[in-house]
Amino acid sequence: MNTPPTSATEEQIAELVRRFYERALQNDSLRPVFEAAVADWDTHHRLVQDFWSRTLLDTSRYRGHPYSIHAQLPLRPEHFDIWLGLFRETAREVLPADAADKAISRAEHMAESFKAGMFSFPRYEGPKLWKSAL
Ligand code: HEM
Repeated sequence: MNTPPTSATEEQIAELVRRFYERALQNDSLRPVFEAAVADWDTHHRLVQDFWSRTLLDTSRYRGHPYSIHAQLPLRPEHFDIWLGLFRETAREVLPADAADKAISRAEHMAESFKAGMFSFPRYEGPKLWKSAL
């Protein structure tokens, strides 16, 4: 009996990205953030595909810094919960089980660190705030 393949293929990763965005753009909380930020969808899909290929297949096409990109978006903590819900669902559908586990735990870990960095402290609003408290 053949054991099922445990690592993802580039085709499966492309499908993961395609289906994930199909869902994300139907979601009323996520859609406006994506629509305001993404001008070129082909480029965006390719970047995200390269990112997951680096995570799952150890390739080196993705060289970006996702935290600094997300820290500049108008996100709230619940965006991450919705994003993760859609991602888990899509990863389980499209990827072999081991690869889905790996992708999901990487996404969960990133969401935790993004949230810790973005929402733990009140936003710094410039010197006016503390000067007025003097
Ligand atoms: C932890 C979960 C997430 C992961 C792993 C992730 C992954 C990524 C990656 C790899 C990129 C490409 C960054 C680059 O240009 O180098 C990206 C961009 C982007 N992500 Fe996320 N993302 C996450 C959560 C979210 C959430 C919750 C939103 C809310 C809608 C979001 C919206 C966006 C947008 C709008 C861009 C494009 C930004 C731009 O090109 O200006 N992401 N994401």
